[in-house]
Amino acid sequence: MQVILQPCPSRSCRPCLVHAHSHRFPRHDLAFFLPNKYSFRSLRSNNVRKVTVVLRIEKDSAKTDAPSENKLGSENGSTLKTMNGRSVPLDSASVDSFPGSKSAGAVVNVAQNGTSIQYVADNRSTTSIEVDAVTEAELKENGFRSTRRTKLICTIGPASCEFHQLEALASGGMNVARINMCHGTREWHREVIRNIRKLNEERGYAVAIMMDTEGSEIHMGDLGGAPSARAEDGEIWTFTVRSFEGSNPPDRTIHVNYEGFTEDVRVGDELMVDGGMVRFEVTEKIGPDVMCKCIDPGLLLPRANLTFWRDGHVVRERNAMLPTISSKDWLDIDFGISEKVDFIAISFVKSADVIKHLKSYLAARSLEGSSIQVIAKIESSDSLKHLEDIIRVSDGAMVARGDLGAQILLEQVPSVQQEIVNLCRQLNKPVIVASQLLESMIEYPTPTRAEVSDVSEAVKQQADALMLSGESAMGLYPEKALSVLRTASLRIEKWKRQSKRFQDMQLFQISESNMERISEEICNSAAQMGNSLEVDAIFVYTRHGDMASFLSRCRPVCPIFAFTPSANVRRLLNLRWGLIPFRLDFTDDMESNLNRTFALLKARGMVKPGDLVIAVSDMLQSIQVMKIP
Ligand SMILES: Nc1ncnc2c1ncn2[C@@H]1O[C@H](COP(=O)(O)OP(=O)(O)O)[C@@H](O)[C@H]1O
Ligand SMILES: C=C(OP(=O)(O)O)C(=O)O
Repeated sequence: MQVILQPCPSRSCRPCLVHAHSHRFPRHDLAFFLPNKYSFRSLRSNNVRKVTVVLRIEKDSAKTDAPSENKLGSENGSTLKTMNGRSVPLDSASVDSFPGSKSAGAVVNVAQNGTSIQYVADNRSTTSIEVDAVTEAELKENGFRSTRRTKLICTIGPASCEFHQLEALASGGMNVARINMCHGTREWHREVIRNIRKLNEERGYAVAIMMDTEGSEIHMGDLGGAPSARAEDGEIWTFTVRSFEGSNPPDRTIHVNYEGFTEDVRVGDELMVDGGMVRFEVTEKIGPDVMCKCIDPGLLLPRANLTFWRDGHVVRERNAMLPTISSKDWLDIDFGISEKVDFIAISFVKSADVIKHLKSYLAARSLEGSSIQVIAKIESSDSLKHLEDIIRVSDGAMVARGDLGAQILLEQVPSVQQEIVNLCRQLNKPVIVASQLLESMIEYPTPTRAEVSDVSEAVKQQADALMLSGESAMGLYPEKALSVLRTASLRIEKWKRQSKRFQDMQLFQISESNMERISEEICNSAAQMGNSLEVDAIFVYTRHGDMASFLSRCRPVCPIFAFTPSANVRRLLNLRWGLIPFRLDFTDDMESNLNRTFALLKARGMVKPGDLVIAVSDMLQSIQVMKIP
């Protein structure tokens, strides 16, 4: 912890001999100011010869009744550094230690953490101020500080997997990193996970990791190592179930991963690649090969998704028989468990049963100290049929518009998106809007106006999170794409707040147990009070994250600072709308928790003295309204 001593900028200081204020000082963690009139120079002219700084240790006071006092001094390594660079031991810091300095500023390097500092001047006057203990370690661990309400997810691929690239994304606002098990090897993904963990530990981020399963979707194989291939109008391409392991497929030949493909497809069907990015018409079937004519030209990407249409409907009878979680997916899930990922996203969910099955598997297998949440990807007409049941048993949902748009009519996608977002909010489950948000930025440094409007629409709907796919995984401008999401979200959120365009959704009561019902009501009331009192922030102290999630569900106007002792819960909360999660050990003493968290946020410049805040705790099930001291 560092303490700055320098003249107080306030003119309204009472003329006590030494009056200290705590302020945030840009490059230091805590700052203390002496009043102008009584700067060290004035002290000298007032014949004050010595200034002593006394530190109380909060940790001891929590255990014993009387706080122990520790005089700062050279014996515990504390020094005082004057603005002109001299270091003096604190216990001998006399006024002469500040030779003629007009500003009389000084930096005190406090070797121990404390909660209260006393300034004693020549034993004539003592002023003590509360300095809430925030350790360097706590500040470091809780490094990120954005109050953006909409969370951002980046799919990690070859364009974003190096440590420095991940770091740039984290500092650009990435809350969750998604790895798609459809691509890359487990070794490759393990390295990405390691880099993200390192980033969190070293730089204080809470980037969560979402592992997305491949699912039993029908997709193309690799393109013999090529990053893409172009299909032109009228060209004949071969789609085949033959595999080309170890050798490159012949020109214009694409492997299909689904054994039943040649049997299921009929001449005249339309083959849609990647939700319609390229289209073919089936012209002939020859053994394992299906000959197709390109009718909508475009770029084919490795392992792109395939759907086939007949008479204006997607053909999915056989597809519907495929398991949602394939044998490869189970191996990937075991990999996710051993790597302690935070979320597992399940592709092509058709019913609630598969999610229940996976959740019980995870509960039995997950390692201590981690709990993996399951995100249901809504991307097929089957998932829409059982939408509410699926969302009720999942921990969150993803509107996977890429595949969804290949299974339902394109013009239905926007209204389906809105319905899923609203339903998730009602059921208190985080919801992600995914795919093609800034698709053109895979190739270009600026998005289209329509893409920015699409992003804005999802922000207006107050979805918890927006997701980048190819833009961050293999595009040319991952950081720029993220910055567009960030700035557009911030702008729209601000506009909504300023113009008071809040979506006043009538929230149903969803809790089942009595205790939960109380928490839910407390959060509803706290959010409502926060809006009508126009408070600056809501503080929530939550062990498992439930109170924090209830608050997020209310979408209050002010930011919600959530404190939890669990690093795992902190990362999970990082997906939720409006929550700014911190990890901090706290005690049952609410007063001490408040002081410590106020100090942390003051040091981070996220709140300031005088701010009106509401504090909610799942330990006391209480609401407190107070001013930041
Ligand atoms: N781990 C990876 N290795 C190589 N390429 C990847 C990886 N992850 C994503 N990509 C590329 O980024 C594109 C978009 O990512 P994503 O949306 O996750 O995949 P898809 O749409 O193929 O399911 C992919 O089609 C692929 O080209
Ligand atoms: C996110 C999606 O899924 P995937 O990238 O796995 O195809 C989607 O289809 O929109």
